Amino acid sequence: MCYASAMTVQLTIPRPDDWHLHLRDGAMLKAVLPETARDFARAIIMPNLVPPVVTGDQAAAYRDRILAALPDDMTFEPLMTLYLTEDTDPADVAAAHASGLIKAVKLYPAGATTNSASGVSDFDKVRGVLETMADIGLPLCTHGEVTDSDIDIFDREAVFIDRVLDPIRKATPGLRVVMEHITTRNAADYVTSQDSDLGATITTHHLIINRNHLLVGGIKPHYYCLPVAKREEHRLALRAAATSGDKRFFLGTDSAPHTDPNKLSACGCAGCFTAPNTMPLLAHVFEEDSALDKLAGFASENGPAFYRLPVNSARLTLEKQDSPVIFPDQISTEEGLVTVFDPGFDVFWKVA
Ligand SMILES: NC(=O)N[C@@H](CC(=O)O)C(=O)O
Ligand SMILES: [Zn+2]
Ligand SMILES: [Zn+2]
Repeated sequence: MCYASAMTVQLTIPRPDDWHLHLRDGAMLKAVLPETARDFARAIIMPNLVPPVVTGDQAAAYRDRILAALPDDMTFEPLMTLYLTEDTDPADVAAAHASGLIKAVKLYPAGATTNSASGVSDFDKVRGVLETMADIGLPLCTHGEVTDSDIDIFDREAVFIDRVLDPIRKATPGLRVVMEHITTRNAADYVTSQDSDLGATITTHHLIINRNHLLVGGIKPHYYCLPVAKREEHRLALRAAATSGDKRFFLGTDSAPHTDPNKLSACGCAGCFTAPNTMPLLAHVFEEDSALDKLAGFASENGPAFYRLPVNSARLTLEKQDSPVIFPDQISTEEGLVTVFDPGFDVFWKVA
C-alpha cells in the first residue's frame, strides 16, 4: 500500500480475475460484459445459458459471441466451461481441453439453480467424464447443493458435501474440484481439511450479507441468490477464509444479472449483480478485517495458482477517498434494468 497524500490511500494489486461469472447472451451479454472487463482481466464463464453450453463447438461459438460483444477499447479473456450432462462425451471434453478452449467443466445437480434442468441426477452416468477429467487435470466446478425436497434449503450445501462431493472425490482420485460460491463454515472447513486437488470460490455478496439481510424488515429480492445466504456464523467463516491468505480460497463473484421484473416477481430469480462494484466492496471488506494485504492473493493470485495460469502482469489500483463513492443503482440493458448489488453501507473505495 502507498500513501499518495494524507487523504488518499491507494492499493495496487495485479489485475484481478473472476473465477465464476454469468455473462448471459445477446443484449444482456452486451450490457454486462463491460462491467466485468473494466476491472477484470479474465473470468471463468458459466455455461448455464438456455440451452446450456454442452459441447466444445457450443463453447467456441459462445466464446466468439463474448469477444464480439467486447467494446473495442477493452481487453478481456473469457475462460470457457462446459455444462456437464448425463450425455456429455468424455472425448469431446478432452478435445476441448487439449485445444485450450475450456478451463473447467461445471456440475449442476439437476434443478439446483437458474437454468440447471439439464444437470446431473444420476452421478454414475458421469463417472467416465470425471475419470477423464482426473486424467487430464481439468477442474470440475460444482454448484454444491442437493435438490432433495426433504432437505431444508439452508442445509443443502452441507448435505451436498457429505452425500455427493466427498463420495465423488473419493471415487475419482486426482479429480481437481472447485467448490463454487461456498456459503457455509462446513464448506470452508471441508476445503481446509483436504490435502490436495480442492479449492473454493467465494462471492462478494456472501462476504457481506447473511440471511437476516434477505429476510428481516421485508423480503429483499436483490439479496436472493443461490446458494441462499446463511446464518451470520457462516458469513464470518467465509470472511475468515477469504482474508486468511490460504491459497485454496479465491474470488468468484457469481455476478448473475437478472432484470428487475424477473427479480421483483412472485417467483423471483436467484442472483446478485456485483460486477460493477465488486472490487471496491472487497477493498472495504478486507480493510474492515485488517487484511488489505491479502486482497491480491484472494482476487488476483490464488485463482491463477489453482487453474495453473499466470498471474496477470497488468495492475489495478484501488483508491480510498474521504467521502462515500456513489455507484449506479442500476444498469440499463435492452432487456430491462438490472439492479446493482447494494451492500447497505457507505463504501469509500473506488477503482482509480
Ligand atoms: N447464483 C445464483 O443465484 N444464480 C445463478 C446460478 C448459480 O450460480 O447458481 C444464475 O445463473 O442466475
Ligand atoms: Zn451456482
Ligand atoms: Zn453462478
